[in-house]
Amino acid sequence: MVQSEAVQVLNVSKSFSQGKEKPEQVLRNISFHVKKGEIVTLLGQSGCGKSTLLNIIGRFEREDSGTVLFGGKTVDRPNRSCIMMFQNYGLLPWRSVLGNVELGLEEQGLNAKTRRTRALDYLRLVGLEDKADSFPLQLSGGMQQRVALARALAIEPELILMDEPFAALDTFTRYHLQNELLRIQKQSRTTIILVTHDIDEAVYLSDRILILSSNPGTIHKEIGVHTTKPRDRGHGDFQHFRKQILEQFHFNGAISAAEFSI
Ligand SMILES: Nc1ncnc2c1ncn2[C@@H]1O[C@H](COP(=O)(O)OP(=O)(O)OP(=O)(O)O)[C@@H](O)[C@H]1O
Repeated sequence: MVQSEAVQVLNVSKSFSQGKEKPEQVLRNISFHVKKGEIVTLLGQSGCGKSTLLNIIGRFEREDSGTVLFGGKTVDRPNRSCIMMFQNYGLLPWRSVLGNVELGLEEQGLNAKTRRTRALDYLRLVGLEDKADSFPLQLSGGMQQRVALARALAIEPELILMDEPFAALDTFTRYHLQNELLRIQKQSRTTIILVTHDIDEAVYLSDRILILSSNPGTIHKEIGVHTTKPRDRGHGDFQHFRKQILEQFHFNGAISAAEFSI
């Protein structure tokens, strides 16, 4: 049987204890699946457990109960087929742009020429081939994020986990990178799980949106964004999905929509 599920999260629960206090349950019985090539977004209030869930999927954190399957199999440790991208880019300032993109390839046993060619290919894909010899601090925030994206893609992972990757960027750079991401993802068909509190970003990028409730985090609602990409932010369909999400948060009662980037 062909395994079309890239990731299955089955009944995952997680608690944290701080000092002598009673453990606090952060995630309760979270179950969902992500198909190969899908973009699925986790959307929810600050503190509802989105990053914890992403860390569990990336195997940086361990669930208390439940299972995470990749292509139907359990995985114990972080590995190259699943890459995490953070909002602070995680670039090494003392390495050139090319050196940063090559970083993830060094563990793969590729020779220097192959590494360089592949890194340059991915820099070209994100439009930064001409910055190969620059250093991260010589680039704008948007460019640094593109380098981080090139580095993640160069590893050719099956799954990219993105924790608010564009949150630190200004609106126009964010819109530009969202378009870049969609263009590249369409080519590479990489599966993406994205965490954001930006409703607009979620509707623009996602095939499906999972809205998490808080205390403890559970999946409150799944919304399939059934419109073609690229999407028009001014179109009625886009507004329809935005409204649907806002209604979920109002319905949820616990928070005001003003807490979200709308
Ligand atoms: N290692 C840890 N030890 C103790 N508590 C933790 C740990 N990691 C997360 N928490 C707690 O778990 C809860 C969920 O945190 P998490 O960062 O997953 O939420 P989030 O939805 O990603 O929030 P934000 O949107 O603000 O980034 C918070 O109350 C946080 O304090």
